[in-house]
Amino acid sequence: MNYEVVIPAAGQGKRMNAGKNKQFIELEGKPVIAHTIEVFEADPSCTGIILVINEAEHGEFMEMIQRFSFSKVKKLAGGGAERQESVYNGLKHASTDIVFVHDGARPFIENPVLKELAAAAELDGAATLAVPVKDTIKRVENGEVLETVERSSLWAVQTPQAFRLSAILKAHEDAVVHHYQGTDDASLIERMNQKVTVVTGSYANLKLTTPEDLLIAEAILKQRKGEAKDDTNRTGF
Ligand SMILES: Nc1ccn([C@@H]2O[C@H](COP(=O)(O)OP(=O)(O)OP(=O)(O)O)[C@@H](O)[C@H]2O)c(=O)n1
Ligand SMILES: C[C@](O)(CO)[C@H](O)COP(=O)(O)O
Repeated sequence: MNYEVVIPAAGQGKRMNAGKNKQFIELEGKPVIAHTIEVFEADPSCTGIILVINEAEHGEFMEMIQRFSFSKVKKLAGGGAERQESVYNGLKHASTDIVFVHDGARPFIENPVLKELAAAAELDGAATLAVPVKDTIKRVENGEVLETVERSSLWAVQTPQAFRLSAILKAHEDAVVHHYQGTDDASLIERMNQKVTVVTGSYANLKLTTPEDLLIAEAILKQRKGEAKDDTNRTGF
């Protein structure tokens, strides 16, 4: 099943506190966003990439695309004030029946799960990667615990999320009309009372958000480089 991917990369990276868009932080000599894009460049089922950027960074993104000879980037769409608006701006340029939305800040996505995700979206209309929560989660207000949430049914949602393009466009339109602001795109489908399937992801598919995440990122890259050299390595991220 072919798909196009919308990659929102127009944030400011405030929590990373790097003084620049975290997409351009280099890991092993390559910008975060380049690590992310190359996964889709290498996937024959991905027929196009729509990068959503801060227009002020157009030159930097173009330079990066040329530096790594990325050939699938079909559009640099303008980002919005919130992630949801950025994604919507990108979706307007998609044309495949199934479309992925993947955070530019998640560079460690790996190919095998992409197929599973596309198949799930084709079957059920929408699918998201997620992993079971490892910590106990509590609802807290003003520094006081209100409740401990039963952990057995809690999952930490990741991207890519995959959708029928017609359905996700309608869901974004409806969210605009009703001034609904979600933190992921699957929630826009859920509020339309449509099914979202969960595909189990990897704990390595982290979103680079705060400085500590860069330390984990370096370790993941080092491990994967070791695996690439020595296939006998049994542990892996
Ligand atoms: N207005 C926005 C906000 C976020 N994003 C993108 O959505 C992804 C996930 O968002 P997040 O990790 O929160 O990135 P930032 O918004 O940059 O981070 P922060 O909230 O710390 O500023 C990132 O790839 C980010 O670039 C976007 O395209 N447009
Ligand atoms: C979409 C997402 O990555 C799923 O976990 C997450 O909600 C993005 O949150 P952010 O605050 O916009 O990074």
